[in-house]
Amino acid sequence: MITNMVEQPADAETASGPASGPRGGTGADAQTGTDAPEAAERIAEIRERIDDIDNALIELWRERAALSQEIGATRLASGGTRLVLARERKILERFREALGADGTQLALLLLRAGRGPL
Ligand SMILES: O=C(O)C(=O)C[C@]1(C(=O)O)C=C[C@@H](O)C=C1
Repeated sequence: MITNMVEQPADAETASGPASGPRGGTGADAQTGTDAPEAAERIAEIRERIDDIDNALIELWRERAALSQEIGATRLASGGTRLVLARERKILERFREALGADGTQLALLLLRAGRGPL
């Protein structure tokens, strides 16, 4: 797990110099990463939208997984297969076309959340 996501500015103190505060003496706020009030305000504003997007993604992720599980249960109960690889290939291709290599990784995680690991 990543426990320290705070990056230091380019001119941050290094191990060779003394650190005068918790951020190595840069003065940058630990939450926003800047000590400039206008920048901090804009960052807080953008973060509100990011939090909305993240919450929507979490909701959609859960909904997709539930729908995928329902399809799987319906198919198995009817004597069908657990997986339909042709469908998975189409989904992987759609994500790859839209988002590149990261899209493929994302689609693999989405598929696993629904049907479980291969
Ligand atoms: O579309 C289906 O047939 C599903 O079972 C859903 C889903 C998916 O999560 O998108 C899951 C497993 C299948 O192998 C293909 C796709």
